[in-house]
Amino acid sequence: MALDPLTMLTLTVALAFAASLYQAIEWRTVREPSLLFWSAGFALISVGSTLALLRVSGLLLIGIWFANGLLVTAHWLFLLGVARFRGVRLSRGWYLIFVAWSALLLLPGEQIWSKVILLLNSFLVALPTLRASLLLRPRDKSLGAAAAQLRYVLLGHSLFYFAKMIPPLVPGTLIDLSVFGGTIIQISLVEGVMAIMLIALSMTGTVRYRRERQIERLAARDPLTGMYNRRALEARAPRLLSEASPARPGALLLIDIDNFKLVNDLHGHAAGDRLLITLGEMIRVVLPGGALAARLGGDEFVILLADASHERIVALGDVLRKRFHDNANQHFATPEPVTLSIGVSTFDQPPASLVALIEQGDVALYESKRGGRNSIRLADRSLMSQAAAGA
Ligand SMILES: Nc1nc2c(ncn2[C@@H]2O[C@H](COP(=O)(O)OP(=O)(O)OP(=O)(O)O)[C@@H](O)[C@H]2O)c(=O)[nH]1
Repeated sequence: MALDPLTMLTLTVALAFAASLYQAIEWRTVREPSLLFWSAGFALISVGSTLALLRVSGLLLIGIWFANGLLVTAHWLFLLGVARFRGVRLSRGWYLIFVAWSALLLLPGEQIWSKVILLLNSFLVALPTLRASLLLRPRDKSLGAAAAQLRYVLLGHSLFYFAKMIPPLVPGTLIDLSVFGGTIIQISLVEGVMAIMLIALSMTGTVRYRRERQIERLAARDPLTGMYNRRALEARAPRLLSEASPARPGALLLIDIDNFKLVNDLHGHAAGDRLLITLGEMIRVVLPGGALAARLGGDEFVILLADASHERIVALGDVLRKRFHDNANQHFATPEPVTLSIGVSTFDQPPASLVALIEQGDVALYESKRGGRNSIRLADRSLMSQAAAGA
């Protein structure tokens, strides 16, 4: 099938316009600013490709210099979008692209004009695209498959434009950009159409993936302490619970602040919030590998331990009780001590459910409160550890 350049160019205009619209609509829901940069980039490609038609009418400045300038600007916008997405600040040196492009206007209008334009245009498209591709190198698992795809599409696109620099450098090659013909232009148009489709789709996929991850993360976390919430604990606990055996017994520690209401009442709700955050951090610090922790709500927290001996539970609970009591005592004067009560339920085989374990822990916690607070109680009502008098 013969590739008619005019048809290809029309297709490019239509696709770039559709991609621009697609990114803009996506931005309305996702509100990710990089989508606006990308949308603007595709819009410029659409306008530039339309203006490129004017070169056959002899309008070379608009049809070649200006149209290709828009193509360069579009790729620069793609780079800005990727940088924004990755939270990277770009050097001001990237603005030199426009200086270099404007300098083309000083060229004498001779045969060499087409060659220099093609050379510089290819270079100025390839460079920001390569940089954008490098910015998408994964530093963590937060990017996802679409970003990897975008990275390779940009890399391929950039290499294509670097390769386009070769023909103008070969002596004796005849290049006339004012006519729509020749292999370079034909191949470029096909590559352009493919690149627009792939880049637009993977850009949208990249943004969507990150948004989904953010939503997932927000749904699983308690907004105040950043710890898992009850729902996230319920989703993650079954694996830990199923690993319990007499050789590797597990334990659930239900932790509740004693007299927390006094902190709120005497020092304000914000002070109460700070204390909850502090307790969350303390739990994070002492949490052994493989264990889970969550804030169930209010001033109630939970720790789920795998492989938990009696000594380990007491040691962990005592460290928490002591650190918390010291901190609360130091920052918030109250008539009654602000301490921790801990109810423990242990299991040496997979328990019926997390809810059942929490209920058992709750009974033990109640016993701790009844017994004078600031202590660790086991679900069979035995006292595991209690504060020394006055501590
Ligand atoms: N600052 C703050 N307070 C909260 C939050 N969630 C719940 N609370 C308060 O925490 C308190 C919890 O009530 P209780 O557990 O009955 O109070 P307590 O004084 O600790 O009572 P004991 O547990 O019996 O010692 C209530 O006053 C709630 O208003 C929160 O996110 N921030």
